[in-house]
Amino acid sequence: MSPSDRIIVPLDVPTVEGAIALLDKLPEVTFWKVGLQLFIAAGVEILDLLKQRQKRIFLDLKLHDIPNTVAGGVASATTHGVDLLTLHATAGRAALTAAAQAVGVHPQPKLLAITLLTSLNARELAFDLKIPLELPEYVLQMALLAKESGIDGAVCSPQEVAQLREICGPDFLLVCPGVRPTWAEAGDQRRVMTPREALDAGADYLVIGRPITAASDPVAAWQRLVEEVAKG
Ligand SMILES: O=c1ccn([C@@H]2O[C@H](COP(=O)(O)O)[C@@H](O)[C@H]2O)c(=O)[nH]1
Repeated sequence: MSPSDRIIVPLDVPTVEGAIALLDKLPEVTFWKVGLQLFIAAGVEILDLLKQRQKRIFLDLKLHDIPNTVAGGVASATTHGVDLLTLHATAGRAALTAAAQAVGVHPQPKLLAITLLTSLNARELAFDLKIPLELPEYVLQMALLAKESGIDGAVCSPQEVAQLREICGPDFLLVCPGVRPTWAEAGDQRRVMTPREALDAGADYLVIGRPITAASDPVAAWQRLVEEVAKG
């Protein structure tokens, strides 16, 4: 896999037309993420469009519901060519297990558990969410719960990826948002590292959105990122 294939770009836009404009502008991007904004607006039409263009699809719906409902959502995703699909680890062991069983014999999607959103920091974990664990330990426990339940990997910040790689092993997929080159704003991301640092720590894929899509020149931003990750 070339370094650029490890970068997943979110289609965080409100319309199919906006998504097509980004796809046309960045033809070298092979892996795109569809999140709540675009999926609620466009539905499976956007998945079909990405498949027609032979793109890989990360469907980031962050399922969080009772086991039967989560399993139904996963089963639907198996019929739409989705490569990666997210659900929250905090849905619990029964929901995670039901999700893994719903994929069944299908080769895809690979399931990723959200451990702790990259927009949250240690203070919010302790004081707002009332979680009495240190942040790295909480993320690790969520990843282990997912792994024990048959989930393929986790979404974590680059700051936790080295520990998760060491403890969860080489085959557990680790996908990192919260990635910021030195020349981009962090925005609402709280636990960030640079693309090169995230890959060196053991991430399989990086999700990088606004540093590219909100740049004044998205093509130049993409090329600069690819050069940076290729330097490792
Ligand atoms: O913990 C998480 C889980 C998902 N995301 C998603 O990743 C992208 C990040 O976009 P940027 O513009 O690079 O911040 C976005 O679609 C989030 O919904 C995340 O950031 N953190």
